[in-house]
Amino acid sequence: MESYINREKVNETIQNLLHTISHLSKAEIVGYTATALTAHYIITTFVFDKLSNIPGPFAAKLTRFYDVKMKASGKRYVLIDELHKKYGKIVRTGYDTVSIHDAEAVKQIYGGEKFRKAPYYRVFLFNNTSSLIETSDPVQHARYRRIFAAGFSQATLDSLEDLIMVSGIIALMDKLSAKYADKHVVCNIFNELHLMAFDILGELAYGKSFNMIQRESHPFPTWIKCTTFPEINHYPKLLSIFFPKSSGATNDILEFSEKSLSARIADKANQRRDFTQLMVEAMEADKDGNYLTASESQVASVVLLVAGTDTTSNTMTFVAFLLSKYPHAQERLFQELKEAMPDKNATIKLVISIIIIMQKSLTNLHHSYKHAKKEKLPYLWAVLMEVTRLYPAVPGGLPRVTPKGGAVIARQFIPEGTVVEVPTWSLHHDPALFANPFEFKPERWLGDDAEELSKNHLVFSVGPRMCAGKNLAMMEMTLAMAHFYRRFNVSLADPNETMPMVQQFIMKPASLQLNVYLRSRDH
Ligand code: HEM
Repeated sequence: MESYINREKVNETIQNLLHTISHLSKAEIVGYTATALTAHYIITTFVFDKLSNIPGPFAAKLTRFYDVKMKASGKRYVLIDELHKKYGKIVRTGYDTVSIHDAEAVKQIYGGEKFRKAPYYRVFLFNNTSSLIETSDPVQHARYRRIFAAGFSQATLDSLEDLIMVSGIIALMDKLSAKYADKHVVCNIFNELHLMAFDILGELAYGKSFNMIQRESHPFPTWIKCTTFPEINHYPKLLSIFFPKSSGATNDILEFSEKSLSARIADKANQRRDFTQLMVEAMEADKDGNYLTASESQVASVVLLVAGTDTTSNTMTFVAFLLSKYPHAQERLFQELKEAMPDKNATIKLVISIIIIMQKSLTNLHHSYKHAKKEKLPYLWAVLMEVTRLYPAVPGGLPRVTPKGGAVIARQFIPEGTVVEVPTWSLHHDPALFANPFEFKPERWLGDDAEELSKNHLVFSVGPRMCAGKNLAMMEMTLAMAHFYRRFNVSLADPNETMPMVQQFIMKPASLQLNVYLRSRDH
């Protein structure tokens, strides 16, 4: 077959090119290379720019660093909100990223599997192994979700309630009474709630509590902090060469996970249907079933821990802050709790003595979740809804990629491969969706329109990738806050405290503190 390429001509051209380059000085080579790269950059940025019709700051169009800078500020959710106020509903936030402030877009983007999780989620990649929160593959995601479904169901959580109460909530309440209450000693409640959340997730994902409430420390949180090198998390070898400390921490975590799984495998008599048990069963399943590899199980433990600790403990810190700023709301909550839970202390002593002496089920001896839900404690529920609206623990948009062929979102065509997000914080503070959105007003959730309002309450997201731990989070926060406010009056150590926030993926107090005084309730 005749070739259309004249090989001789091509060879001649290459020879000429090499000849020309060999006669250039180093400075000329650098100059020509820079010019070529600049030309390439200008052509791709301005000539083939698929998002040129989307408004936004000029710098965002020019470089990805615009978004990197917003992230580094720790205030991205506020900056994005300001961009929407300036440019409108749809804003370009980076070279290939767009933020869409539109309540209708939520269902379209997050309601199904069409818009997959963006590469950003590699920050959750651990030891190069996928997990429930990280994967963008729907088949893999469905497998993970099936395995853990039982662990997240309300029925399983009900069966684990005594464990959560004893190892977490009661243990913390007792410590707060003994160490801080009525002593005019400052309590950093942010830290105490963090310890409690760790102990609860320790029980569920590692088979036993870390006992951090009592010990006040454990190497685990430090290991987690050491492993945050997101971009190279998926290259374990590079990690071990350039960041040996991080690599060492990863190994410590994996070893810890492995030991906890082995302990449960050996403990055949254990009947608990916690996450550890589900992982052990999935490791024993064959590859056609709902299986997990050993590595997936080890990573799943740490991912559950990371997803379920700071989110809940930070949210409870926000509750403590707002109810101290609004004492009338704290008082109203107390009255509701007093009526529903007349016995303030006896139940706790009973629970503990029963565990020690009889080792039998504790249900109904403490104030059970069955008695603390929305119907029984509507004001507590309204407080939690309002706190999570005002201060959503995950305030930013959750990045997704537009599917093949692009999509029309909020009446705007967005080309395929664009990273889109709906900013949760902005929607939660939109006066068209919530009247006086910056006001803390739990009562808004007690009106007839509460169900309508909750459609735009996105703290746990929506659709197939919504928070798997929502039931657990609500149960833990409801029980903890019910017992906390039944027992203590809480006031800020500094009445002028403003609690500035910082956002990574999760939002937290920038000082890592919320200092309060605790006074025992008389009755
Ligand atoms: C107030 C507490 C919590 C908040 C505000 C929260 C919020 C969220 C949000 C917004 C997502 C969606 C993430 C995304 O699409 O990028 C998510 C996912 C997830 N959360 Fe939570 N979460 C909380 C507590 C928990 C708890 C206690 C657990 C359990 C250990 C948990 C486990 C997960 C998991 C496994 C996912 C991934 C689900 C999937 O992709 O299928 N979360 N959470």
